[in-house]
Amino acid sequence: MNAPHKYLIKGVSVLGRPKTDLLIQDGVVAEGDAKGAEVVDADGLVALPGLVDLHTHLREPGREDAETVESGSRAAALGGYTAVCAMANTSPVADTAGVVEQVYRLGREAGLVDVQPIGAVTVGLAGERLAELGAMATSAAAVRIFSDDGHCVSDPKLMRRALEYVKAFGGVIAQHAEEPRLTEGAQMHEGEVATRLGLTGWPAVAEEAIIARDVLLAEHVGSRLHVCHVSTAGSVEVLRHAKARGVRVTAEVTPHHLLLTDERATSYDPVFKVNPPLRPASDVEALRKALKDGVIDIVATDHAPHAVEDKECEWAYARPGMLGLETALSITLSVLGEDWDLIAERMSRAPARIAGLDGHGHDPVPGAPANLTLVDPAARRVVDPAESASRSRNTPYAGMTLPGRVVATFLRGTPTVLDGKAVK
Ligand SMILES: NC(=O)N[C@@H](CC(=O)O)C(=O)O
Repeated sequence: MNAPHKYLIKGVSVLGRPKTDLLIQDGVVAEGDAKGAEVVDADGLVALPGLVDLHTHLREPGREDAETVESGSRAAALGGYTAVCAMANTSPVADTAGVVEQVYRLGREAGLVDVQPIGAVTVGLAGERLAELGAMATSAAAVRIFSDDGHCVSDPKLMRRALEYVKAFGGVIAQHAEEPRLTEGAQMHEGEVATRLGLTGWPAVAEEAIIARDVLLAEHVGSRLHVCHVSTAGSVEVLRHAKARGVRVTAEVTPHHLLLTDERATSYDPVFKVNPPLRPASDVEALRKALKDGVIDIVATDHAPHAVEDKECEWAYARPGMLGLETALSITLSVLGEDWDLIAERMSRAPARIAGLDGHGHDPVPGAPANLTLVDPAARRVVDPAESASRSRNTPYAGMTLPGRVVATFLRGTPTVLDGKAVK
């Protein structure tokens, strides 16, 4: 790239503080002589630390028709992200050093965000025997998070062994909490709407029972547990209790579980089919409260692109999952309001800490790595699926007007997004 290595971001508000100028040079936020710097007019814009997504499905290798590392990275940069953790449910599964190194290398080649691969917990996500966790940890990808996401590690003995194994190198097991026996044939949240529609229900207790078991296992082993896409008020209470006991557990919530309810299923539009399913308003309320008070540590997108044939079909045959990277910040902004420090904590600092991504999650102040995003909080935009950088179109927000727009994103001092457009 021929871009200059020096930028002056003029008149920006860092996390809502009074306006200032930020000099970006040689990959860091610098102080000193701005001569020769390219000026970015940031009047009215807010600077945040580059966002970090702990839960992204990039689909490569295997389903490059739905997403590639490059297309997903572009969607991430446009959403204000500078790092994403790529889930292991690819084809082949990311359960060996070879596959995680491939994903890591593809991320570096795309060069739009840092792609940190997540390794599978069990071979082929089959839940039968542990994958080569050590080989993935010592590979060039230096994997620290392991997850069978899409599947639950439902065997308690395997879960215990996995927690014990990763403890040795400070790793973390990210659990997709779903007791499979309780969700056989499930199509949506088990409740009044499912009864009305005649669809098989996915009960809240299927999630809550696994979280309760896992926090006890994590406490017993003294290891780190992360809970993916928490979706019920009952799960929040289990987590609150575990945290009060000092269990080393962290948790995420997705933007869609913070905004949408199971009423959406009445449209029978499979764009609203997701795992775990959309829940009633009382759960949404509890999740919002937990995100504010810290029982839920982070917002993670669970960006789950799917090809047209896997989504535009009958509800029962559709794959679960929704796009998330390009809309997550707007939705979090609509839920938390302009509390920039809290948004930075839940979408950048805390996920960077959990993932051990040392170069990310730093506020854009002199001396920090220049991983940052500039947001226009006053902008409104109507979501148009055709405009997405993703290869897939399954956004549940089509036609909705959302607050906030990412104007620019910098990765180690190089812009990946300028004027709201991807630079490459
Ligand atoms: N969240 C989803 O609805 N889908 C995920 C996997 C999963 O968690 O089922 C996917 O990979 O598509």
